[in-house]
Parts: sequence; structure tokens; C-alpha cells
Amino acid sequence: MKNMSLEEPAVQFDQVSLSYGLDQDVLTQVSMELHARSFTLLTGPSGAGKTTLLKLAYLALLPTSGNISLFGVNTGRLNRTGLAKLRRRVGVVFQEFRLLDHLTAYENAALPLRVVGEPEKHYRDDVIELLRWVGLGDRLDARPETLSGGEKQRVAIARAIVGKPDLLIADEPTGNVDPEMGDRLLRLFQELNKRLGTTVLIATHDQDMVKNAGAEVLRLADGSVMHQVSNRPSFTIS
Ligand SMILES: Nc1ncnc2c1ncn2[C@@H]1O[C@H](COP(=O)(O)OP(=O)(O)OP(=O)(O)O)[C@@H](O)[C@H]1O
Repeated sequence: MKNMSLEEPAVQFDQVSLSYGLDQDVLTQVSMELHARSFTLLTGPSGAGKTTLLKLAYLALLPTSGNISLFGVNTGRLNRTGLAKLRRRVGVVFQEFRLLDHLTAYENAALPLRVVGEPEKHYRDDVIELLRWVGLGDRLDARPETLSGGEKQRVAIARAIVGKPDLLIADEPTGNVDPEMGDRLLRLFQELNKRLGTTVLIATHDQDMVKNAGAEVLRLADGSVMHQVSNRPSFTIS
């Protein structure tokens, strides 16, 4: 077991600002840290910049100024290859699922392994096991159009975690499901965090999730002010 105090933070923002084009900053000098193995919810009003912050954390956007480090690596110093390598340590569940319509649930979940050239015989059993774990053992061959919102979300979660990421980022994962499914998805994320030690960061409007998760809550307001709503020191704000 690694000594947590010696582990680098999973995510570190140092005075990060982001503006789209010439528009005013969406995020202004945001500094925050997510400790390795922490479970954090990111909340705040619509338009506050939650998706933007997540995109920065999964390296889909580069900051206008400031530094972002993942797992102790300063991303500002990396070239494209270095960024791509680091990005493979991050699993993402997108707000709008982004499943491929012509692939089955099994094929969608296995896609990250297929694209890096992993032979199917190495991963087939693991992917099936993973889909069983998310409750889709009987929908392996179903295509997205025949799946409910909650089922699609669970395929997207399976795809995000199939490569055993060190960091899992999810954008409004319960936005399209009923409260019961929302609870179920929250439990999946919590189990992943506890069993594998995956650092989890979830953006959500879902106040039930905020109430039930017993997690750190990071609140984003006006793109610049972040509050910690918890006593546990899973991240620090400056
Ligand atoms: N690609 C873009 N180009 C220009 N402006 C953008 C772009 N993406 C987001 N914005 C703007 O940045 C601001 C923050 O958007 P963002 O999607 O990060 O907020 P959010 O907190 O995730 O909102 P919501 O809760 O509604 O999803 C908004 O004013 C939005 O219009």
C-alpha cells in the first residue's frame, strides 16, 4: 500500500485562468488540489464553468494562463505525445455519453483497449465482468439506440474505467436518469473509488448526490471563487 502522504496530488491547478477566444475569463486564477484517491463533487450554478474546469483537468483544453499538474506532472511542459500519454491515465464520462451507435454495449466499453491495439482475448472476460458489475450483463450485444438513458450512462462509465484510470472525471452523470438510477450510479463511483483507489471528480447539479455522497464538495461561483464544503482535507483552496 502506497503511503498517501507521499503521493503526488492527482490534480493540481495553480492560478489557472481560461477564456474562450477574446471573451472574458470563464475561470480566473483558480487554485485547487485533489488528493490521490479522493472523491470530490464539483457544483455551482449553470454557466459557472464546471464543464470548462473538467475539460482542463482531462486535458481537452489548455489554460490561458497558470499551471495544471496531473499526478505530479506539470502539463505545461509536455508536448502532444506527453499530453496523450498522461491523458490515458484519465477516464471521462461525458455529459452526452458519446457512445458509437454502430457498436454494441460490449464493443463500446472495450473501445479504449481496442484502439491501443490490445488483443481481444486479453480483455474480453474483463470487459464482460465490468459490464456485469454495472448491471448490464444481459445487454452486452445491445446497440445504444435500444438502451435507456441509465443503461447508456452505465456503458459510458464502463468505457471510462475499462483502462483502469488513476483519475475518473464525470460531467453530470446523473443528469439524464431518475433518482433511483442516480443513487445506483453514485454507488458505482464510490465503489470504484474505494476498491481501486481511483480519484473521482464529478460535476453535478444533483442536490441529492451532493447530500448523499458524503464527499468533498467544491463549489464554483462566478468562475473564480471556490469553496470547500466539508471538513475532510481532500483538497485545498487558495
Ligand atoms: N466553446 C466555448 N466557446 C465559448 N464560450 C464557451 C464555450 N464553452 C463554454 N463557454 C461559456 O463558458 C461559460 C461556462 O460554461 P461551462 O459549460 O463550463 O459551465 P457549466 O458550469 O458547466 O454550465 P452547466 O451547468 O450549464 O453545464 C458559459 O458562459 C459558456 O457559455
